Amino acid sequence: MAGHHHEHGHEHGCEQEHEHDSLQRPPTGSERTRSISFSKLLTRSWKRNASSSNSMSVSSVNLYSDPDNSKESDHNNSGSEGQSSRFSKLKSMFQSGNSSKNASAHNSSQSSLENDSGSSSSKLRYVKPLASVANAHPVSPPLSPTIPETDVLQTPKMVHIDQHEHEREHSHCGSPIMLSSPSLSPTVVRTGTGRRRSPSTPIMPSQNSKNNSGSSAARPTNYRHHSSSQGFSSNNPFREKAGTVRSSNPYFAYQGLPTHALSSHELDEEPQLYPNVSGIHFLSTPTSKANSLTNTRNLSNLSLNEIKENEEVQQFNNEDFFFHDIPKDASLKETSNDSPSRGTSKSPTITQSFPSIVVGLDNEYDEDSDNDNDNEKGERQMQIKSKSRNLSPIKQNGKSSTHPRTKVPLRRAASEPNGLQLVSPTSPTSSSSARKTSASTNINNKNPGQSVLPSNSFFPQEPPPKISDFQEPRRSRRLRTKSFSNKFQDIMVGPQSFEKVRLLGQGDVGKVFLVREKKTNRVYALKVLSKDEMIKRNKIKRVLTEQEILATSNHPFIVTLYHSFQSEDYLYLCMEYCMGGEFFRALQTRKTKCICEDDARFYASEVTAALEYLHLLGFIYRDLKPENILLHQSGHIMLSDFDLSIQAKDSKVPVVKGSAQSTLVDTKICSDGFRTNSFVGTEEYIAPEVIRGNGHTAAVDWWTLGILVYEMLFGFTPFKGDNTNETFTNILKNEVSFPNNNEISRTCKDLIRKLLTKNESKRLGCKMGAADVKKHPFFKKVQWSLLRNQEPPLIPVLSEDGYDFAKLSSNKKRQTSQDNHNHLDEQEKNMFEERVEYDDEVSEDDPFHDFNSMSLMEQDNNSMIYGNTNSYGKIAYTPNSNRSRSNSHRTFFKR
Ligand SMILES: Nc1ncnc2c1ncn2[C@@H]1O[C@H](COP(=O)(O)OP(=O)(O)OP(=O)(O)O)[C@@H](O)[C@H]1O
Repeated sequence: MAGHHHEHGHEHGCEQEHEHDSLQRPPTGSERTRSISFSKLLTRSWKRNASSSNSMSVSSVNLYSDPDNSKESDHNNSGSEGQSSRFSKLKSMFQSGNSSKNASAHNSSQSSLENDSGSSSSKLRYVKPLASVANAHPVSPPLSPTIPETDVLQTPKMVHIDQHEHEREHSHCGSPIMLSSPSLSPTVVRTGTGRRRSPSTPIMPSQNSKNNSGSSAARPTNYRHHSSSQGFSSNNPFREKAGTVRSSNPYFAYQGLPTHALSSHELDEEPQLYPNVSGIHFLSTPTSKANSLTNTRNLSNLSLNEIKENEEVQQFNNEDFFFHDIPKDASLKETSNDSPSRGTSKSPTITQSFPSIVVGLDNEYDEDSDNDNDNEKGERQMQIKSKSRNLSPIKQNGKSSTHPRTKVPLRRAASEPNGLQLVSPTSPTSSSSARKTSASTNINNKNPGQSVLPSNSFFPQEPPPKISDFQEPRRSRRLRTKSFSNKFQDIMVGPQSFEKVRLLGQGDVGKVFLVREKKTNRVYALKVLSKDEMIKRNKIKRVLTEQEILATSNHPFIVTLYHSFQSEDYLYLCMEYCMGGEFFRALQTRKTKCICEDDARFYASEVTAALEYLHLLGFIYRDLKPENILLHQSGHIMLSDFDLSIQAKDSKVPVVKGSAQSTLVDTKICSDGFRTNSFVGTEEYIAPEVIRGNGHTAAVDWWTLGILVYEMLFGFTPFKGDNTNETFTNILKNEVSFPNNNEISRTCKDLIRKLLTKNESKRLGCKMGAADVKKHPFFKKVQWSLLRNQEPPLIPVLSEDGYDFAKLSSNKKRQTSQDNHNHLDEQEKNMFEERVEYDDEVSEDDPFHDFNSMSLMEQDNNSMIYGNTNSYGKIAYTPNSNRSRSNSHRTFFKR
């Protein structure tokens, strides 16, 4: 989603102007044209009827008009549609989405797109090289230091559609950001060219394109042809081995680059190969916008409907690493065995549990799970299982029995160490009363203001009458088996609990809204994902992973998940609202699009801490970039968007090394031996081993950290080429070079170089993961345990220019809110009106069975209160005066 929005003012003198353009100027012809292009990026069920008469929302009409929207009728009938028919609908979609005969989903989507002549399809977002339009606007004037955002309450339509469209337009077609920093050396290629926003949906894994016409159908033949042309002998063991990998990702086998790097133009015609010095053959990528727009359609449809991962490729044979000639420094053979700590003993000091859940793994629940006692036994056992048997709806006594809404006074779960086994497995003789007792000793559940309940021996046999306050929160049977069950209880909210404030972002399968919880007035970011779209695009596993990571995580630099739930048509992730938005935007507010080394150290250290935590849990993030780093209102970072992440199978317990003073945790061991072969990431951030298709490990996250630090310091990424192929070639071959900028210290350059080591087995982080990185001299003065106490360099502030609620009359407020509601399109209405499907109602064969409906067990959360003073419409970033005045960062960092 990262590429659709919030691109600011690259063509205009300042962002403020830009915003006014977006808000007030009627759409021009070109905007409409662009909105048409944008509309093609959306698939049918995300479109809405062109019923609006609002002249300002012409783009919305273009954007959403779709007379054939069959989803509408689904929605209309949703009330009467029986559950079984719904299951069968989903099931059939699921099957059609996965089977080789998925023609119906595939074709319907494809044909709808093909009917739009000249359109770019939604796949455009995946395949279009960033640089293909990069030269459209060579110069960009300096930007204003404020980030404007529109106020939906004043012009709701415009905000939701036009601003968004405008941003997308910039994202895809806008000018590159030009750096005006005089300190940058003219000798550096692309100096002065800032990075445009990365594609909203990063490069995704894809399967072969059997259903497509043209060369893709002939790919296996071509593969053989080209591999021989690359000089591999027929008895080359690599080629034998390559067959295995080829079957999982034939694009790599075909010609060295995944098809995502190619336009359909190239696929539909004879590939034009050009050799490079490394012997890798890349197809030349057309760089004209016209080519990109007109020729990506088939591939786009194809890939979107055929995204299917072959993750969990645990061990690659050495031969598998050599699909292509590998740059001299690469010695990937060592990678899976080079950990000095591999196989070493467990740390006695780490009490955190490391969930071994692997999303999608078909571990079935114990057969006796229906039995109460066995449940609890199962509860213990299932700490390591991924999929529980769900209660059949028939076995339920009705929802009321499953979901009593007892409000439990709870301590903020987020402050608890995630893995402490606080939800104590109750004794085998447990009953419901025993569970209550166990709850009383569960420190997760106790009110900080109250003492722990005395043990049973001080009480009569029967619990006291008011004991309900201390009841263990209700959890569905399925939820109890999850690794994060100690944090969550049955869902306490539903779509109707929230009111949309404005749209924050949009991806190919969902939207993220700023919402207000009606009951508490708290604001959240609500990510709403369309089930149909996920099924069509095989993204089910991704959202399950995302939920898993968000729910499992409990870290100050990872966005907090408060609720997740599903309805008939949507999945919902209700997260902490990060008021500062994307770090990318904050960077853009700097005149030079970059920040000083001290500030970069601040963000890099927080990112490192977040990555360390993820790696400890066995997760590989895989999509680090400024767009996915959100800024909390405090100015600290929050990692978000985990849909490209993956969890290592059989993640291991970390090993602690060092003295008490300098404890180092070996995070590498947590996912040691795990390699995965998906082609995921974002073009300019992608690691060499991912391009090679040899499989990758958690080391990719350290590579992306190197790119991030570089971009923070210089305003552009180090390997960007004029097109995707060139970027990939640069990544594989070029050493990182630095602008002639004396302000960057040698240790900083050394850090970047070490993180950007192409050979992953020599890269910083290859031995002990995060511990290696933290030990680097660049971070020497960082006090890792006090990161949260650092003064952030930039603080997001709500703007004071007239968007305050206080300045709106209460009448107007009501009216605005009413207007806002009226303008909600049908789809959004549905999003906020559908009924929650509770865990126990979702049948086992439902593709979304594993998506839990649950609420975080905390009532005293830190989310902001809506409407106190501001509509949250406009955010600016101010340099943190505390930090600069008192030099607190200097005093903070160790001397
Ligand atoms: N917790 C949050 N607080 C504030 N803004 C958010 C939050 N979560 C998401 N957003 C905004 O919504 C945008 C889209 O979010 P996100 O990237 O998670 O969605 P997505 O559908 O997964 O996108 P993608 O297609 O890139 O995977 C973000 O770039 C950000 O601007």
